[in-house]
Amino acid sequence: MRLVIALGGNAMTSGDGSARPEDQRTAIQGAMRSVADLVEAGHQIVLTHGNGPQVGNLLLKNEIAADVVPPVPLDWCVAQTQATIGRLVLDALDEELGRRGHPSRTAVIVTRTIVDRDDPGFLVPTKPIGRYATAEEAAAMQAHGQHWVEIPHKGWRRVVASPEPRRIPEVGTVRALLDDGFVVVCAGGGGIPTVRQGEAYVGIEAVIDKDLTAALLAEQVGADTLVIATDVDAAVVGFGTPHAEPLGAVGLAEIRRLASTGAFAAGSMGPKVEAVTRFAAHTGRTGVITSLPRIDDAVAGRTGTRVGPDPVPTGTVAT
Ligand SMILES: Nc1ncnc2c1ncn2[C@@H]1O[C@H](COP(=O)(O)OP(=O)(O)O)[C@@H](O)[C@H]1O
Ligand SMILES: NC(=O)OP(=O)(O)O
Repeated sequence: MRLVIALGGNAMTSGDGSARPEDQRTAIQGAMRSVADLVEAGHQIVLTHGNGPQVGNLLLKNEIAADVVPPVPLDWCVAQTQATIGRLVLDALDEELGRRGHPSRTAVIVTRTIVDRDDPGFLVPTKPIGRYATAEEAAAMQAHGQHWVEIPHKGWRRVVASPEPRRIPEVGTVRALLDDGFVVVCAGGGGIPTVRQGEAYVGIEAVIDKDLTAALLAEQVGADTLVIATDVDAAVVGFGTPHAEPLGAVGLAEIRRLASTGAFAAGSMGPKVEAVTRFAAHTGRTGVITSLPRIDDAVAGRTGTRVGPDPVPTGTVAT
């Protein structure tokens, strides 16, 4: 099977979102054990990943050091996270496959994502990035013109513009590498936000939602399944309440109905549900939301929230 697997940025850090290098390495090593199982089973794999905590940290460092070294714009920071996270994935997958005596052919590529310059996402910042802060810290930053939102039970987080992903110019390269037997790591952090100006490719300051880019990528590479891997085993109805129910197999009509009731939070589970819904609607195939260590079980249909075209696919449970 051809699989696109999206690894969550928060799930690749620690619970506090601080993105310490050792936490990222450990989380990615854990995820690559599942990915290595899939490689050994003969699947063709495209990996993509989030960068919310990491890109927020880079942006903050740029701002703090602006008087000393020239700051770079946010799209440059996104490009930098593709390299650092891609490198950790490369190391971890090579090591894991090497331990198993399996050849590792992994390619990490820098990719852009084309967006519309007049996307409404530039008007209202919605994409949470960086560390969590207290209400007092957030208020101080808001006074400097930044946008911050409160994430229930976790604290305050900075938000930036997040336009819709429209096209991934490097998708032909991704397909060629896949056909040649490579595991491809691409579209990290949703891709480098880019607009076209005539023949020119021009970076634009934003962070694209990696789940929505993963759906586009999965569609464009002809994936059989889209896997959104995060830090929970499934999307939950009644999340955070005593009546919480993990969702298993669900059809398009039902998932859209649940989404319209606000069951899935904006900026976290909302875009994941939207991504698997788009993939299922556009391709007639299945998208699944699951946790990093359970990716192989989810691909086998044994766990996760599986969204497929109506009628509802059968034979799966959420956890
Ligand atoms: N309805 C829901 N079901 C499950 N998780 C939810 C729901 N609503 C919000 N969440 C939150 O979404 C988080 C996953 O989203 P996010 O942190 O953005 O993931 P990632 O960084 O891994 O892409 C979970 O840790 C959980 O706290
Ligand atoms: N770019 C992006 O969506 O990153 P996260 O998944 O880390 O939020």
